[in-house]
Amino acid sequence: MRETGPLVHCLTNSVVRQITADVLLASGAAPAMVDHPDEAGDFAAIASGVLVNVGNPTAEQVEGMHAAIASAREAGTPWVLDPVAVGGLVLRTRLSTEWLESGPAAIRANASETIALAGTGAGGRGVDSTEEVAAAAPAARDLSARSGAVVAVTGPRDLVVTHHDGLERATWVESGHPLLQKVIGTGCALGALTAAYLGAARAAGADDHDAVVAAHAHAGAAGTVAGRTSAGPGSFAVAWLDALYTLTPEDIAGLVTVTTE
Ligand SMILES: Nc1ncnc2c1ncn2[C@@H]1O[C@H](COP(=O)(O)OP(=O)(O)OP(=O)(O)O)[C@@H](O)[C@H]1O
Ligand SMILES: Cc1ncsc1CCO
Ligand SMILES: [Mg+2]
Repeated sequence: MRETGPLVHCLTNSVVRQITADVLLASGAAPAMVDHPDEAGDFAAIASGVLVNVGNPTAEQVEGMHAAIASAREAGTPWVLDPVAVGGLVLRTRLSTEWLESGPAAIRANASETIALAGTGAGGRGVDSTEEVAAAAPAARDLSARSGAVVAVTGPRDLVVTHHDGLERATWVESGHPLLQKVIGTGCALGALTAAYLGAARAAGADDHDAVVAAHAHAGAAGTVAGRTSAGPGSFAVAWLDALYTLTPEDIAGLVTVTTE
C-alpha cells in the first residue's frame, strides 16, 4: 500500500473529513475530498479507490455520490460503502440499500449497521453499535451474497466476510483498543483506509478479501500501540496517527491475531 500510494476519493461526512485525510496520509495513501456532483464523477474515474460514507449527507453530496459510484463502476475502480447509522434514518437506509446493486467492492460498518442494512434489525444508537460483532455474521454473509462485496464488521474483534460466486471466507481480526471508540471517525477513517488498500491490492493483482483484512489489521495494530502510551482520547488520537505511520508490516503481523473460520 505504501509503495503504491493510492489516491483515495472520499465522499464522507462533515464530522470526520480531517481524521480521514490524516489517517490516509499517515498510512501512505493520498486523500482527496470531492463532493460536487459536477466533479465527483470525473474524479472517481481517476482515483485508485472511492469511499461513500452516508454519515451526514447533504442533497448535493448525495448527487455527487451517485455520480462517483456510476463512474467508479464504469472504470472498474473499487468503491467502499460505509452505511453510517443506517436503520434509523430513511434516506440513508434507502440509498445504501439501492447501492448494494451498484457493485461495492467492500462494505465497512459496525454490527448494528450491518444488521440493519441486511434488513434484519433496526440499527444502533445513532452512529454507535448496540450489537455484538458475532451477531452480525449472518447479515454480513447475506450482504456479501447480495452485493458481491467483501463485508467487514468492526468492534472489539473485526469480522471480514466474503460469500459469493463460490467464494466463502470469514476472517477474524483481533487487535485495537477500547479508546478507538472514544475518538470520532476511527471507523469512518477505516472505511477510507479500506478503499486505499483495495486500490493498492488491485494494482498489485492481490485479492480484495486480503486487502480488507490488511486495512483492518493496520488500523487495529496502530490502536493497540496507541493504547499503551495514551492518557485519554486526545493523546490516543495523536498516537494512533503516529503508529499508522511508523508500523512496519512485520510489526502489524506481530500485533494482530488473524483467524479463519
Ligand atoms: N472494544 C474495542 N476494542 C478494540 N478495538 C475496538 C473496540 N471497539 C472498536 N474497535 C476498533 O475501532 C475501530 C472503529 O470501529 P467501530 O466499530 O467503533 O466503528 P464505527 O462505529 O463505524 O465508528 P465511527 O462511526 O465513529 O467512525 C475498528 O478498528 C475496530 O476494530
Ligand atoms: C458523530 C457523527 N454524526 C454523523 S456522522 C458522525 C461520525 C461518526 O460516524
Ligand atoms: Mg461508523
